[in-house]
Amino acid sequence: MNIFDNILSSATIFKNRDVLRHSYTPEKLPHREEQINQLALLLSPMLRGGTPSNIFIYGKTGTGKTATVLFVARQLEEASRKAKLNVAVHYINCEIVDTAYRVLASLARKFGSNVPMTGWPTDQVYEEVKKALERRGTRVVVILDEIDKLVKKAEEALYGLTRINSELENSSICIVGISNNLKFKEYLDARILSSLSEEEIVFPPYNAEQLEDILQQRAKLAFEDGVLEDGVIQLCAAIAAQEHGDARKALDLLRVSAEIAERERDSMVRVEHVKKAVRKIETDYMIETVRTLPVHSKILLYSMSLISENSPKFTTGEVYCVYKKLCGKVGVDPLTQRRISDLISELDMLGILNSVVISKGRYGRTREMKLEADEKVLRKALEEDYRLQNLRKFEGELKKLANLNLFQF
Ligand SMILES: Nc1ncnc2c1ncn2[C@@H]1O[C@H](COP(=O)(O)OP(=O)(O)OP(=O)(O)O)[C@@H](O)[C@H]1O
Repeated sequence: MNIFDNILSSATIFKNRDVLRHSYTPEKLPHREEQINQLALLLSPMLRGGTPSNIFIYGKTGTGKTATVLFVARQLEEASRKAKLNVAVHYINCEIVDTAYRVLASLARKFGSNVPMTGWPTDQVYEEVKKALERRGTRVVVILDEIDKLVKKAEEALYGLTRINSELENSSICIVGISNNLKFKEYLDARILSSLSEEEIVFPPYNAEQLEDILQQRAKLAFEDGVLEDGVIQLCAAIAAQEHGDARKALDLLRVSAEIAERERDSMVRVEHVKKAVRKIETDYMIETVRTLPVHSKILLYSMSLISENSPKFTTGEVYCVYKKLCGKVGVDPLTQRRISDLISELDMLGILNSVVISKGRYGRTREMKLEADEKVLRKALEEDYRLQNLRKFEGELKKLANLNLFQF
């Protein structure tokens, strides 16, 4: 018997798991009718031979900005094809295409110009874009997703692009900028802001009921009938609504819950799987964050993980003693207690630990903290750093010292 036979013959809860992935673009977008209509209205001059204003779209993460813009863009392409108009849409994710040069080059290449992805002066590429558009007489909507990632590096070129229409006769460009960085508008040059956001559309966060509808619609496509226990969708929606109404979070939670159910060979996705999924997502997020920390923060967390096995709450002074000892084992010079205090505040902000300042009467004030992560999982993530692997050898010795409160090394 083939080893896959057993796996394939077991009941599956998914009808189509791809529907829950980030790459899937839904056909329907409940609770975004208003934004869809607004955007369609603003872009409609394209279908009448005119040039729409540039549009700026903003809203928190997971509020459906990208999905909505791509949905309207597809409809626009379809309508212009039917009407035999020369209208095109070009989507650029500025997290990936993150310089002025690359944005312009990708535009020029889309319209048949053979510009290399590096090497030319930016002005020359800009001229190529104009030439290519004029040659074809195309009117194009350029979607710049995560535009805040670009602006810091490419203010001037972006400004040029927003004003390009005055230099075009046969063709035109309409820019649709998307951002989830609400502070972005504050640091944007006023000149660029006004030409970029001639029109604005705001995407508010979803509430729990709206998220429920979004999940219901997706669940119908993703799962076999009757495999979701009552309350599963409601719980996923309620949790995501608490975390600023993020539809991506809600969908992730539902997908991970179902994957856990599947791994446990359960024929149904249950509320208890959602609870496990919450913990798994939090742990995965914590591990990702920990991986990117500087080495001193990692040593600090390692110290905390040793202490907290026996004593869940501890003070800066206690952690500092263990931290110094660990620095010796790792072979790095310890930072001052003041710097360590700053690092603790950063870790607090990242949600890896929770700290409160408590008064010790005439002994002044001290900070008491507690890890928000499971210490063993945390230690495992920290030991991925080759510099900290050495600490495993001393784990027994260090744990004993840490837990016996023998901090006078
Ligand atoms: N109204 C909706 N109906 C169905 N699915 C939705 C809806 N809104 C968002 N989604 C889904 O939620 C996920 C996140 O949406 P999207 O990428 O559009 O968010 P965003 O606002 O662009 O987020 P970010 O700012 O983080 O890029 C996608 O999988 C999308 O399909």
